[in-house]
Amino acid sequence: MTEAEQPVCVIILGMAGSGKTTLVNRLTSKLYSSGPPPYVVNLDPACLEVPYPANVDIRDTVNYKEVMKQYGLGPNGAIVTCLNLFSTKFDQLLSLMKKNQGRHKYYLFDTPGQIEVFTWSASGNIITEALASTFPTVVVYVMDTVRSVNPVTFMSNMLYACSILYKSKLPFVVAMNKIDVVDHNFAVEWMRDFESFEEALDSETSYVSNLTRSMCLALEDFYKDLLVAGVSSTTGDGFDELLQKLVAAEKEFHDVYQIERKEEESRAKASTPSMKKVTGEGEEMPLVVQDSAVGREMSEVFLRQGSDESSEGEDEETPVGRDEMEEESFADFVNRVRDEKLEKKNAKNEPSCSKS
Ligand SMILES: Nc1nc2c(ncn2[C@@H]2O[C@H](COP(=O)(O)OP(=O)(O)OP(=O)(O)O)[C@@H](O)[C@H]2O)c(=O)[nH]1
Repeated sequence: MTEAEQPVCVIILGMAGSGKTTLVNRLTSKLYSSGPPPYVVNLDPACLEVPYPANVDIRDTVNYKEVMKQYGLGPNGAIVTCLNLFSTKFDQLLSLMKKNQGRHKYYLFDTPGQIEVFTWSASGNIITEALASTFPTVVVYVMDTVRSVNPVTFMSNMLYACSILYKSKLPFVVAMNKIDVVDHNFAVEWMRDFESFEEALDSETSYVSNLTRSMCLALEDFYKDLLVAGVSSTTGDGFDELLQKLVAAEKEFHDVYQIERKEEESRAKASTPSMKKVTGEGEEMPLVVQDSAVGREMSEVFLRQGSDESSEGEDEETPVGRDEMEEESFADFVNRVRDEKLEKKNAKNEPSCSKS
């Protein structure tokens, strides 16, 4: 299968209420009308209903309410546990996806409302890694444009986006959503032109505004090549541009990220031979869910009775190794960026952050 024929996984992330589900719905209908239909996976176990036709729905595999009851968990703990349980069967979903490739260009993944549940959990990592090591994978970060008109809130959103980029190490598209209410050009301007952002900050005199100013300079590199599209998931405006940005992100995956990931994987394999078991396609993940096919037909709650699946206790052997590995590669990444900055600075013979 050539690069162009390969399907692309799109993981939709964003703060609660930013419009992830509405965006997946709009993107799904757009793709249905313009080419091969997407393969849609709902990874939010707590949502009441999804407006799009989901090919795979986590709610068919794990029953969120039942998980809360059986494990005595609150809402967030239960979402994490549902994802943990689902991730142990993720190899089955990958097999389904492999079987279906050729029929779909995009595999869309709608994620839970509480963003950190996916981005900072072991199962979120396992799912992301499993996808990225099997298919080209990109992240769409949905930003609520209406709630980002305040420069400090905008900066918080961008810092979060940046942290996800570093954590996932995947090509990244920011979908500035709800442009039917507020045009996103102010945000694009803030990213491109530090002075306009400073002007917007002028009305803020707090300590936070000084910090925000410094942060803006620190994010210069992040903004530089960032793929951005303004969209309205309600009206459908901007989705052609979003699709173009997805194509660019896919290209980035092949040209940059895939190569880096392969190098990183081989470095990690060389230094931690025991990790081979979990960095493959997930065949050797511990089984805590009963055997069954993943898909609409799954309607039971698949839990191993009496076992402790709390978010701290799960996957005892694997996350420790993975975390160490991530820390190591993140440290490498930070060192590399710092060295590059130093080199640049020496070359220019001026401070790297000066922009006045
Ligand atoms: N005006 C406007 N409203 C939108 C847009 N996209 C989403 N919304 C509204 O924003 C609210 C949240 O949308 P959802 O799609 O449920 O957001 P979400 O991020 O999936 O929400 P959680 O998963 O619960 O965090 C809903 O009331 C949507 O109707 C948009 O482009 N324009």
